[in-house]
Amino acid sequence: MSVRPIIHVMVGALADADGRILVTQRPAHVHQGGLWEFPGGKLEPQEMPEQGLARELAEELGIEVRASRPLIRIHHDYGDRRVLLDVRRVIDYSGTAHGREGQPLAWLAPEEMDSARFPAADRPIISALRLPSLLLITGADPRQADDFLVRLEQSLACGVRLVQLRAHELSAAAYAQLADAAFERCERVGAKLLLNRDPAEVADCARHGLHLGSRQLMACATRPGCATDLIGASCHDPAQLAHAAALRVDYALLSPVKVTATHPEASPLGWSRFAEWVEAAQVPVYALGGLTADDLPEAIEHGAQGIAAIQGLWNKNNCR
Ligand SMILES: Nc1nc2c([nH]c(=O)n2[C@H]2C[C@H](O)[C@@H](COP(=O)(O)OP(=O)(O)OP(=O)(O)O)O2)c(=O)[nH]1
Repeated sequence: MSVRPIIHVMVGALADADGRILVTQRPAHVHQGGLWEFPGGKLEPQEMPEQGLARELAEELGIEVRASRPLIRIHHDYGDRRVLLDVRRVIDYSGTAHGREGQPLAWLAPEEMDSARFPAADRPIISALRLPSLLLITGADPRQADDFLVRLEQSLACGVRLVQLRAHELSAAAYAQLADAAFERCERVGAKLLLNRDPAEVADCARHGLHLGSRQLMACATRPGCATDLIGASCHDPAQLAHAAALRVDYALLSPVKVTATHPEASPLGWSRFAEWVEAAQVPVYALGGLTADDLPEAIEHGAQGIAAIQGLWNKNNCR
């Protein structure tokens, strides 16, 4: 059997002032016809990715892209063809986007996007658009609840909008109590709280989702939690990343990228192995391990959704 070539497709995520993203409808007669998609098209031979994106968006939307940055790259096999969707966030452009090929356009908040109305390969793109670039994992000391909640409020004031409540040292009852208080702090500013605990123990806790440890992840045969839960999982190798994607979790953490104070014995991946594993993953991946918000540009260049950190984000001195 001949190996089908991978079709490299450049895809643009273009936001309006309210953060809504431009989507267009594919003509009925083409591959994945009738579905909604993010604008873009095939990279031409000899073309650089950013150049290809700019050409496609000029042809389809009549805009001039001035700057973009990587969002996510998705390899997908449709059976009849293999594609690489190379998705970039457009960060600067001129002109007014309009359907130059007569295609219907709509601006949708990422939360409004129904993945069933997009090609199958687009599901992780929608997840990536819904997620921020910083993920805080809470640090010490959850046994001192008042100080802990002040720390949390400081991190939220610094702009953190996704929080994983990690407090393995607490009893189930103390964890539930802290989770309720943390949820209330997060709700106030529109941040999301994920509970890192056995799902059965936190069934009655208010939350926006769950975070699974790598062992919990590998023990799951289906996506846990309820339909509205945002689900994330800790991963340390390609097999775990593949399982996370198969369960259709919303994000994965991949660690340790660098040496960390919390896991000094673990050998770090470094950015090039991180990038190689992320390239094969069909899920947004946060880089974790010895990182701070200053590492964000490097993480994004290596394919990350963003960075996750305890020390790097759990300290008001790191506010920027
Ligand atoms: N632009 C775009 N293509 C997508 C998305 N999701 C997805 O699976 N694809 C697939 C569908 C197609 O197989 C391929 C894009 O090819 P295309 O035919 O639209 O490319 P093109 O604009 O260069 O068109 P043409 O040269 O074939 O006329 O990528 C998406 O969100 N946006």
